[in-house]
Amino acid sequence: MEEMKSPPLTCPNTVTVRRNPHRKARPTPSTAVPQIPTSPSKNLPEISSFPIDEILSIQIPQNPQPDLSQASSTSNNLNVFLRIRPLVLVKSGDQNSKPRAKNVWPKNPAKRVAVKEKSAKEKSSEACITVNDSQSVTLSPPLALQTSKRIRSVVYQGFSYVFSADSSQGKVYERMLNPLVEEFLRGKSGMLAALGPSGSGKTHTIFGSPRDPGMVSLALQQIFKGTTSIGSESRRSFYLSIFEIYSERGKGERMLDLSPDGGDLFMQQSTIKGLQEVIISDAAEAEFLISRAMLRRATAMTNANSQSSRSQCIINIRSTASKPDGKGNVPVKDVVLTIVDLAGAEREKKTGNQGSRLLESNFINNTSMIFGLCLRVCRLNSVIWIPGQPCCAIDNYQFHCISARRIVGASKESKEAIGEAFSKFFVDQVPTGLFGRKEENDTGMRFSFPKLGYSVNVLQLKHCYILTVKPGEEDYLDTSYLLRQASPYMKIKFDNVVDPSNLVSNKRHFQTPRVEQPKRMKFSGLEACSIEEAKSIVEENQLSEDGCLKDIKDHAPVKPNAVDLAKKERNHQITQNFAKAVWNVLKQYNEKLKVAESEMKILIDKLSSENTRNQELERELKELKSCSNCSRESSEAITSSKTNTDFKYGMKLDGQKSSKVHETSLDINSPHLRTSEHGSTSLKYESTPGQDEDTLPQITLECDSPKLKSSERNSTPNNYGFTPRQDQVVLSQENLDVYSLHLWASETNSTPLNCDTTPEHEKDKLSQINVDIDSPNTKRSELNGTTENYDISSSQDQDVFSQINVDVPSSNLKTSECHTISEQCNSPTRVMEPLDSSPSPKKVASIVCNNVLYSETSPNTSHKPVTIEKPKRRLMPASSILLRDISALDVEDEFEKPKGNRNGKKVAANEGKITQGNLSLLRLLKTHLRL
Ligand SMILES: Nc1ncnc2c1ncn2[C@@H]1O[C@H](COP(=O)(O)OP(=O)(O)OP(=O)(O)O)[C@@H](O)[C@H]1O
Repeated sequence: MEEMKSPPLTCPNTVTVRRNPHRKARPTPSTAVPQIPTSPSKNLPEISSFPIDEILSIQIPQNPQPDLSQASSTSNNLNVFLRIRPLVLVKSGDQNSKPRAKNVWPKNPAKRVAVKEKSAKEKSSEACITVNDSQSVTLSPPLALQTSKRIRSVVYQGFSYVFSADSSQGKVYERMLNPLVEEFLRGKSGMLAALGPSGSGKTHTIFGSPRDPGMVSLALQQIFKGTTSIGSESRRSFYLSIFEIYSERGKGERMLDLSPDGGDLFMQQSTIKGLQEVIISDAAEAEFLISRAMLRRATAMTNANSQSSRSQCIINIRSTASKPDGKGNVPVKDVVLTIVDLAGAEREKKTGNQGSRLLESNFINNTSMIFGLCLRVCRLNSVIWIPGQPCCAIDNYQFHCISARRIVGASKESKEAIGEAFSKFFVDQVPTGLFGRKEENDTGMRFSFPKLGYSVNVLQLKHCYILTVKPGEEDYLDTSYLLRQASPYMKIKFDNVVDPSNLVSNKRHFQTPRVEQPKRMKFSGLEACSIEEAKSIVEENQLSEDGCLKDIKDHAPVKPNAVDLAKKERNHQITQNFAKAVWNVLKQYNEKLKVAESEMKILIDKLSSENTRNQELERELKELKSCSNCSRESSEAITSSKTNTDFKYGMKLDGQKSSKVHETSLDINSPHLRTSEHGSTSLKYESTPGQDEDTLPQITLECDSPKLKSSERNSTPNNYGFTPRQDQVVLSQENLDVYSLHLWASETNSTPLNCDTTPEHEKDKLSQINVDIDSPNTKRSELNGTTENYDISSSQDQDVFSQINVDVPSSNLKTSECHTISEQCNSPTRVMEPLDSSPSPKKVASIVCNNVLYSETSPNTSHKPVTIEKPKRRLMPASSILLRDISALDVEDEFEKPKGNRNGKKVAANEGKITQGNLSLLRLLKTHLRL
């Protein structure tokens, strides 16, 4: 019990054998190595190769593994052995029986030997398992499985010992059971269990044959051989019991006592009721009992085994010792040696069982599965249980399952839960509610699982088990399954012994890095499994990469790296495109901005020019205003003189031949003439074309200006109301031969003009003013008019002359204060220069100024309303003009002026002051002055 308190429950090194997932190798049309594109696709970035070499080069520290080679030693309480059955069984009695000759002719001995060797070579080539050494084997799948399911060979090592096919029963006993028997005889319980598929040699190993006895016979011989060696101080007794657990027609689990008088057994709590123990005194007696029990054991012929065991057979050899004292023998301690021959798992395809036999097969398989499950979930120093057996041994603990029937018949979930419970319990060392309660007794500990319906007794016991396998190719799967069940107890190595040609054909050229790896990679434990899984993943990735890269898109969902990179690349492309689009938009906006700036500059220039123009206009406006003020002042001056001058100019241009008369009436209301409130000037030009000139217009100038009224009634005769200047009357021809007449009022137009006319001179005394009209095109004419009528004719040039008649009705003039000046000039002096030196054009301009009224109070003063809306010309009062011209006259100089100056179209400004009208008027004045 002291050992129980300090159990050596160290976490064992576990190895999970995981077969590579079955993958269907895609057929490769050729063994040519596919070329990997050197340049990655534009859409897919370059993917770095998976660092398989680095991963595989990592040295994983292995957990300290128990030296299973020293399993026979007392240091380890659980040993695992492997025994390989011979591939070809030699039927017993063959050596003695003579083969029946098919013919009487003798056989060639050499040929016979060659046939045997060939047969043995073929058989050996078909073996799926080969012994590497005393502790390791290599399990190789058949070629068909290598090709189709890509299963690799696996090396299992760590066995306590591997018995090859030629190993004898004695050797197995010596290596495996003898140490256990030695412990048993020294007072330590132990167990031996044989596991393996059907027909692998379990029964052969445990019971043997009469000629080749098995472990039970050999153990009995040793037990009874050494009984005498036990100390003389105590006396030992051995009891033998044998029973089986079987399934009756697959309906349920039954236990049968195989002793000669034994019957069915029943389970009560943790003990089997009704089991008989037979005391044995020697080995022969024990063997005889066992032989008889075996005759009762349920066996059947299957395709796998002619005498297949159909039940689990358990043999218990119990030893009792007693020490003699003074009163008698005192029991010291019972030890049990348990030997179990399990029913082998079988597959339906191989056994060919049907009906009840098939149900029985299922029962066997379930039992084996649970046993293997317990082995699997329990690691070294862990648990093992045997259904119906009072005790089973795991390291220093012994378990007794009291309800094996329920376990066997439990559902898969319950079995898994039991296995999980065992695992948790023995790994965590802490029972939970699932495990129920924990009890300690004299033999060990007892764990009850009420919910699961069973309990486990833990006893101190040394145990071992042996795995038997068949080496045939057809037995590969059974062998592999068994070895994986026992994997928690050994090291597992993976070996690539697959033919490289197959790799080339199946795994393609990407498997070449693996070839470079060591042929055997020593990984064990869970790390090995993890590495294997990682390698599987890597291999899958490699296989995905192995194909054409054009299939990467198809496999993209399986390759997260590729997907991520593709997404990143796509995002990068989107970002780039977006940036380009934004850049283009910005460039467009920049161009538009430049255009807008240029337009702005143009507008600014225009604005500046407009401002300049506006300033010029303002300046002109100011000038005009100043001129207007000057005119207004002049008008006001006229008005202040209180002289109303109403005159009517009638200019009649009479041509020599005027078939048509174009009359143009122009009413000029010059602001200069009527700037006064009271003044009004009406000018009427009547143009009458000459006889020869059809288009010669008749211009009638009507001036009705009250401002011309003379305020100074005491005007001298020498004072004339206005003096037409040479350039003050401008006739201009515009469209339709419209002549404009500019009458510029002189600054001194306020000169009073007093006219005193007589009736008899109504007609003759009309002052005639010869007006020189150069031409309509010259836009200049001279109008020199006075209050008198001038008849001016040119004697020198008869072709062209101008006559201006200014009619001033004397009746309309006041005679009281006005001096009538009537003078008729018939001067031969040519005053009108022809417009053209050619004699053809004969233009006659006759300007008649009629009814020039100077009288303010005259009731007959004809006032014509000013009809001119826009002042087109600046007209100066005639009186002002006359006075100005008169004041500027220089008689002497005037006469000295050459006549040739008139031929020009333009007259100089200083020459304009000396006109013909002025000259005539000066003559008249001089004449009058002389008078
Ligand atoms: N190591 C061996 N050497 C010679 N023959 C063997 C060996 N192992 C097994 N055999 C023979 O193989 C046959 C089947 O063996 P055995 O009955 O022991 O298999 P088994 O595992 O008990 O099968 P089952 O589980 O069906 O009972 C027997 O005839 C046996 O003699």
